[in-house]
Amino acid sequence: MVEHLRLISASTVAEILQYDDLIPTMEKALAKFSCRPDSGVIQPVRTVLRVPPVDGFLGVMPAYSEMDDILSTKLVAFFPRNKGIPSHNAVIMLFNSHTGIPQALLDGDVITARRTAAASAAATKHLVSGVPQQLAILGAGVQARSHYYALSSQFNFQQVRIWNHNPDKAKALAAELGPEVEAVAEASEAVQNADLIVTVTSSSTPVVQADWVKPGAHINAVGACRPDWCEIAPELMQKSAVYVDSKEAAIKESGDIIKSGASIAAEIGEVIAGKAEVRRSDTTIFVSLGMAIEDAAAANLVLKRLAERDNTN
Ligand SMILES: NC(=O)C1=CN([C@@H]2O[C@H](COP(=O)(O)OP(=O)(O)OC[C@H]3O[C@@H](n4cnc5c(N)ncnc54)[C@H](O)[C@@H]3O)[C@@H](O)[C@H]2O)C=CC1
Ligand SMILES: O=C(O)C1=NCCCC1
Repeated sequence: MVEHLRLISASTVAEILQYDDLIPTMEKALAKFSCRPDSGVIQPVRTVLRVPPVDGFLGVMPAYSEMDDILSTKLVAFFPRNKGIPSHNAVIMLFNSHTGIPQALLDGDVITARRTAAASAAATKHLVSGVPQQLAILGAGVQARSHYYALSSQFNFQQVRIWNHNPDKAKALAAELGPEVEAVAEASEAVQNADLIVTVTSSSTPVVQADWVKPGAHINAVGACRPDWCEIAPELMQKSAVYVDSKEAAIKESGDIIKSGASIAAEIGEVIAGKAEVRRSDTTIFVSLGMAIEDAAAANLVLKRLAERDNTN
């Protein structure tokens, strides 16, 4: 039954969803996910349907949070070969969790971009050693941009270096961002001396080699979400302290973990909830695959902030 389905556009989501609000929301969502079943969160590993003619995928990502009264599903199409249009296109449906009646259909592109970057920012807060001053971003797409803004909302970087396999895209993104941002020609140049590294490519071969990384740096490895994709050299995975969003998903979907056979120290939600220690002496890696509960919490935050705005007008 659809009687009052609210449609929420990308521009409304972009206006409402701010990192200072979203990052703590992601911290709570990640912690609750890792405290299941007591936290009342139910979230299976997503179903991913292959679309072979275009090397594309359709992901179906449902989540339920009993404590927060949120029932949602995201549908995300990721077509890495798209040119001139976004490679990721998504919608998120929120249902009334007591009746099952659809409540709102939200644009999922902005939520996917921002909640992923906010989850990385939350992970960085908990895993990074000291105050990061140099940021390296490998990749120059949607996630590269959102990670720059999310991380810059938490840390004051002196230098940001962007590398992309297509150098023109790195140059264009660097020109669009702040004065501290430069595009560099080699991935090694971006990574060397960086305190914080973000990988947001669609690569199926490593873009970060072990001997480039400053000991004790923190890496958010975000791009390798398929078992045959890969961004981090296996040797680096093996010698680092590896944290994930979901252990269950990581052993099924993460090319970086599957190809390297690296062991998982903990879920980031366990760290946030105080149930797991951080091995700070090592290089730390947060392997992000993206979770439905992040979309659910972000979409719910949009509705909550919109309701507050409606009430004050
Ligand atoms: N962990 C998570 O929650 C999420 C992960 N992702 C993944 O993050 C990655 C980036 O996503 P978006 O920025 O939205 O995509 P995008 O299509 O906007 O950007 C992809 C970037 O990777 C580069 N690239 C493409 N093929 C490459 C290759 N073979 N080697 C090196 N670089 C290559 C492109 O030039 C571009 O800079 C994708 O793999 C995507 O599936 C996306 C959404 C959420
Ligand atoms: O969590 C998501 O949303 C995605 N993760 C991996 C790639 C597609 C979108």
